[in-house]
Amino acid sequence: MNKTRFLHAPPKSTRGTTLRIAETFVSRQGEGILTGTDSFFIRTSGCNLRCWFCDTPYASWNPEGESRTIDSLVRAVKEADLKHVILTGGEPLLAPQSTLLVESLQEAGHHVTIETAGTIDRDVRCDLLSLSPKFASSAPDQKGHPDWHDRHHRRRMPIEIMRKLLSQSLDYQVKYVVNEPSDLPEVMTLTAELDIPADKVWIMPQGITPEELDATSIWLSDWTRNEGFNECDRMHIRWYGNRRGT
Ligand SMILES: C[S@@+](CC[C@H](N)C(=O)[O-])C[C@H]1O[C@@H](n2cnc3c(N)ncnc32)[C@H](O)[C@@H]1O
Ligand SMILES: Nc1nc2[nH]cc(C(=O)O)c2c(=O)[nH]1
Ligand code: SF4
Ligand SMILES: [Mg+2]
Repeated sequence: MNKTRFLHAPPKSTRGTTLRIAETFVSRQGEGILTGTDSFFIRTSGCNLRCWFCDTPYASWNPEGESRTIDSLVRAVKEADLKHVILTGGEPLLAPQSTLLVESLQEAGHHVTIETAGTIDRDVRCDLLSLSPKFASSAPDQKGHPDWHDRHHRRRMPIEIMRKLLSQSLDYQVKYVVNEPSDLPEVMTLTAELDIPADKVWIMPQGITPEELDATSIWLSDWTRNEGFNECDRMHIRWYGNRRGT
């Protein structure tokens, strides 16, 4: 199917439209099919989930950041002279303005990847939807965070919204964060429910140090290969450590 980039009308005026941004930076994509690609990262602040392992708490648990106009973000990307933009968070689709940001970046000729947990319905057509659905084991501790524990479970798996986001995108990958063997049945069930072909599935270990990633890969790699899925490392952790702005 020959999909055009815009779902409805061409982009509206962006003047004065702002988003809360935790950080922007230039780095190499560390995860998934575009690993190694020089990219401009835009990280929105705020998330509707609270994964216990979140590696960017400054955009979820304790959201930081400043209001930035779409025009200033598009200008910053242009100045960096890079084709690839990664819109991430926090949850980038939480802000309704994210749709206009994606359209404006595409209008300026950029390839836009959206890193999302896929829980929020938006009419957005990105170049690569990088969907990272959250398993039951990702919920925060019930005793320590009873409200977020319940919200996380209620919000984490809206299958119809995920189907819609996937069908709208020009291309996609499904990137599962696996922390423990009990996550694996969920990988299989959800992949079947969403009807995702094996070559679009990336299995990524949970971890923010090379040691954690390696420890999980010991039992995860064989399983991943046997199922015909792609293995996904987190190269930015190996290149730079778990540091902001990388
Ligand atoms: C910080 S999230 C932001 C986008 C969106 N909220 C999401 O979770 O997909 C960016 C990516 O990092 C992954 N991630 C976050 N913390 C992680 C960890 N401790 N280990 C492995 N992956 C992690 C997420 O699953 C997602 O693929
Ligand atoms: N280098 C690098 N690659 C990434 N791929 C996805 C990231 C994200 O936080 O969404 C990320 C990130 O934070 N850094
Ligand atoms: S959904 Fe993404 S940003 Fe939100 S808490 Fe989980 S990993 Fe962090
Ligand atoms: Mg990251």
